Amino acid sequence: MITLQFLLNLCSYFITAGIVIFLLWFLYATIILYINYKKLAHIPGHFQYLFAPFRIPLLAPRIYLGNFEGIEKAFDEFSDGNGVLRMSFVRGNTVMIKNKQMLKEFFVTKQSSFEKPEFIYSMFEMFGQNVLSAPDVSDWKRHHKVAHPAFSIDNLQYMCEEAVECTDLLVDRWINSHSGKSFELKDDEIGEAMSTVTVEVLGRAGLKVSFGMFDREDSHAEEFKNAVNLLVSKGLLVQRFFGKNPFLYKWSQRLLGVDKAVSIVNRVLNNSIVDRKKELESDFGNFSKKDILSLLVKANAEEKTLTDMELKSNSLIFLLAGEETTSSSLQWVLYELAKHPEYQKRAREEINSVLPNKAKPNYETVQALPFTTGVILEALRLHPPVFSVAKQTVKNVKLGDYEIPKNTLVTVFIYGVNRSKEYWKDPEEYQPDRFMDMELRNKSQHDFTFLSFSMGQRKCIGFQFAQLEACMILVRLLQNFEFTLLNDESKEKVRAMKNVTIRPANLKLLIKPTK
Ligand code: HEM
Repeated sequence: MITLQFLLNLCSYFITAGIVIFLLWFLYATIILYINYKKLAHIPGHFQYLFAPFRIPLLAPRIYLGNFEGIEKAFDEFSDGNGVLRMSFVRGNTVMIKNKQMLKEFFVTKQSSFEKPEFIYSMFEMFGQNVLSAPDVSDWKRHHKVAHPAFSIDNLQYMCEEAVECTDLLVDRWINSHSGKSFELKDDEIGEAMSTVTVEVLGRAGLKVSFGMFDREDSHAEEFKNAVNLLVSKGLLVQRFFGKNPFLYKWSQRLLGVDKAVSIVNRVLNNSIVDRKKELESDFGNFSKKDILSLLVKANAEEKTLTDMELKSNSLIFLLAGEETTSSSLQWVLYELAKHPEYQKRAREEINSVLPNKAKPNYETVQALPFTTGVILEALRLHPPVFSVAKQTVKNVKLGDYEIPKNTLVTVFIYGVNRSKEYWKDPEEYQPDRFMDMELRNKSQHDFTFLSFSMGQRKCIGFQFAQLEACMILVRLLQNFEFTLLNDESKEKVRAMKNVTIRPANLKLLIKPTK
C-alpha cells in the first residue's frame, strides 16, 4: 500500500533530483558563458543565462533582457559608451552595434566579412531560397537580378493607383458601416484595418490578384488573408525551430494549422505564376502588366535565373515582408497624428492645398507633400517595425577598434540608432519637421543614422514601395477622417508590442468623417 511516508520520500527525491539537475546545468552554463566571454572579453558587455519571458527583480538582466527597450538599457549600463555591446549567451556571443563607423564597415566597406545566418533566415524559406534569405553575395545576386526590375517606376506608379483604390474601399466601408457618423476603433481593429489594406495592395500590385479583401461575401479573400497572417505569426516560428526536423516540422505545422495556410498560399501563388507565364508567352512584346510578379516572370523568362520554386518563394517573401511592416508603420503614423493634433492639421492642410476637393493622389503628388512625407519618415524613425538585423562573421574581422572572431553574430540595433542622442536632437520626440530639412532627409538615407529599412547592399528592396504606399493610404485617410487619441496615456499607455514586427498595442482611436 502507498503510504504518506512513501509519497513524501518520492517528493523529496524529485526535489533533490531537480536541484541537482539545476546545479549541473548552472555549472555547465557558467563554464560555457565564461568560454564565450573569454573569446570577446575585450568588448564591454554582459552575460545572460536564460531567456525568461518576464522581468524578475534582481535576476534581470541575467535571465531576462526584455526586448528593444531592455537592450537599450543594457547599452546604457554595460557598454562603454562607444555604441558597441557584447552579449554572451550559452549559445554564443552577439555583438550589438550602433556606432556609425562600425555600421559603415558592417554595411559597406567590410560587408564581405558577413553573411546572413542560416539559423535565422531559413525561417523565410517555406518555398525555398529567396532574395531576403539568400546568405551570401553570389546567391543573393541571382535573386536580386530578377527581383530588382519588379520595383521599377512602372510598378511604383501602378502600386500608387491601386493603393488609392484599396484605401477608398476602406473609407467606404468605414463610412457605410457607421452611417457617416464618428466611431471608435481599438487595438486589433486598427491593425486589422491596416493589414486588410496592405494585403489587398500587395495582392494587386504584387500579384495582379484582387483578394477581394473588402468584399464581405468573399470567403476566399478572408481565407487568404488569414493564411498570410498565420504564416507571419506562427509559420515563421515553426519553420525556424522545427524546419530541420521533418517529423517535428510536419506535426507542429499540423497542430498549429500552418500546413493548411501553406497550401492555400501555395495554390494562389501557383495559379498566379501560371497565369503570368501564359500572358507573357502570348504577348511578350506588349507585356503591360506592372505588378511585381509579372515583372519577376518577365525578368526571369530569358535566362531562367530562378527556378519556379524560387519565383514562388520570392513572391511569398514580398507578401510577408511587405504586409506586416507597412501595416505596423501606418498604425504608428495614426497613433502619432492622433497624439499630436497640430501635426495632423498641418498634414491635412498641406494635402488639401495640393489636392483640393479630395482629389486623388498619385506617384507624382508625393513630391509636393514634404510635411506628410516627414510625418511618415518620423514615425518610421521613432518606431522602426524591424528593430534589428543580424549577420554572422565568415572570417575574423576588425570593426572599429574591436577584433571580432569568425562565426560571431553581429546585430545592428536599428531601434537604438534611430533614437540615438548622438545623431538626433531630442531623439525621443516625434518631430516630423526634422525631415522638412531636405539636406538632413537625404543625408539620413546614407549616413547610417536612419536604419528602418537597413542599409548597404541588403537594404530593403521595397523601401520606396513602402513609403509611397504609406503616403497614398495616409493621404486618402486624412482627406476623409480626423483621428483622435482616446487613450489617457497616464493610465493606459500605448505600448510597443513585439510580434514579427513592432506595432502599437492598446491603441484606441476616435475616427470622425471630415466634411
Ligand atoms: C515600412 C515598411 C518596411 C520596412 C520597415 C522594411 C524593413 C526592412 C528591413 C529592415 C530589411 C532588412 C532585413 C534583413 O536584412 O534582415 C528589409 C529587407 C527586405 N524587404 Fe523590407 N521593409 C518594408 C517594406 C517592404 C515591402 C513593401 C517589401 C516588398 C513588397 C519589402 C521587401 C523586402 C525584401 C525582399 C527584403 C530583402 C532585401 C535583400 O536582402 O536584398 N519590404 N526590409
